[in-house]
Amino acid sequence: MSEPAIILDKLAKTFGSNEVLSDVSLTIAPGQTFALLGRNGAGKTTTIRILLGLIGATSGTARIGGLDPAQRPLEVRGKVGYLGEDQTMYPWMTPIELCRFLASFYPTWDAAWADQLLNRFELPRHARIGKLSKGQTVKLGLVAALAHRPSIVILDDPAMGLDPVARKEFNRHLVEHLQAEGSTVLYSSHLLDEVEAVADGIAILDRGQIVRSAGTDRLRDDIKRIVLPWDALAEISRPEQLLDLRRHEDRAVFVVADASTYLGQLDARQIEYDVVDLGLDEIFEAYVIGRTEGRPDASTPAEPVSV
Ligand SMILES: Nc1ncnc2c1ncn2[C@@H]1O[C@H](COP(=O)(O)OP(=O)(O)OP(=O)(O)O)[C@@H](O)[C@H]1O
Repeated sequence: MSEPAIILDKLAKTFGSNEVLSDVSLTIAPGQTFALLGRNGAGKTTTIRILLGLIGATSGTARIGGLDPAQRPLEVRGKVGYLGEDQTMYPWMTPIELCRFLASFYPTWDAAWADQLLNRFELPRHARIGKLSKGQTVKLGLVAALAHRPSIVILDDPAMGLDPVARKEFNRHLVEHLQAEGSTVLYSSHLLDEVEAVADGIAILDRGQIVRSAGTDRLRDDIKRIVLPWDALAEISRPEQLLDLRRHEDRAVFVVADASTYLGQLDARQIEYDVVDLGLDEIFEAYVIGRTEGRPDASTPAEPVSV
């Protein structure tokens, strides 16, 4: 079996007294499109910077494309296509000049593919980069990240700064193209509906810790919203993997991460319920802002009655 494209093993990172990442472990198989999700400040960019060898981890290890980025950062950057949050490029150059310049650094630079990408993004080839709009600069960053045909591509919020049409173009065509080529794609994004359309796997990072990582289909199967009569709570045990619990009038509305087990328990006790499939945005919210402290709107104590 081939080595995973990316491995993070018990990664921790502290800036001063601020523990930004703790015990982050993750494995991404070659050819996977993997999304790293998290709120602002969750640690996504820090994780990516460690993977690229731009900063070192405080403890734990990372491997990307078979390399340790802490030991061989330059080789990693030659092998990996990277688009960061902030595009700083040479403002006096034109896109064509930038491509020629980058081609001299990358033995694998594919000029025809660079040309196709410039066309696809409708980038003005001979305008000064400093005069490009924010969206055009992001698109040019993508050209620079992809034209050397890296086997691993890391995109930090790539769709930020793109208009809705360009975002769809990015997701549908570009990610699908990378998938078809067998590239491994790791990207962080806030645009969950767009992530959902293309990601095979997802890790949710919350305050520096991975609270869940799984295949997208697996997440959808495992995590469900369940609605049942509030009074039925007294008859059943609390779900082991309860992510959110709210009361809506006389109904209890749960989000659980072990739906099949829990539904089995409800069936066994002949409790009537409704099950609702969740979108990735709702799953993400349940993990990072879910309330599980018992019965938020009830005057009764929080502890459910065990059976
Ligand atoms: N060089 C640094 N020195 C000190 N603190 C840092 C440094 N880089 C990041 N941090 C802190 O680490 C935390 C995580 O930042 P990071 O940029 O990794 O988050 P993020 O998930 O990428 O957020 P966003 O979605 O806003 O880009 C933040 O609290 C940030 O202030």
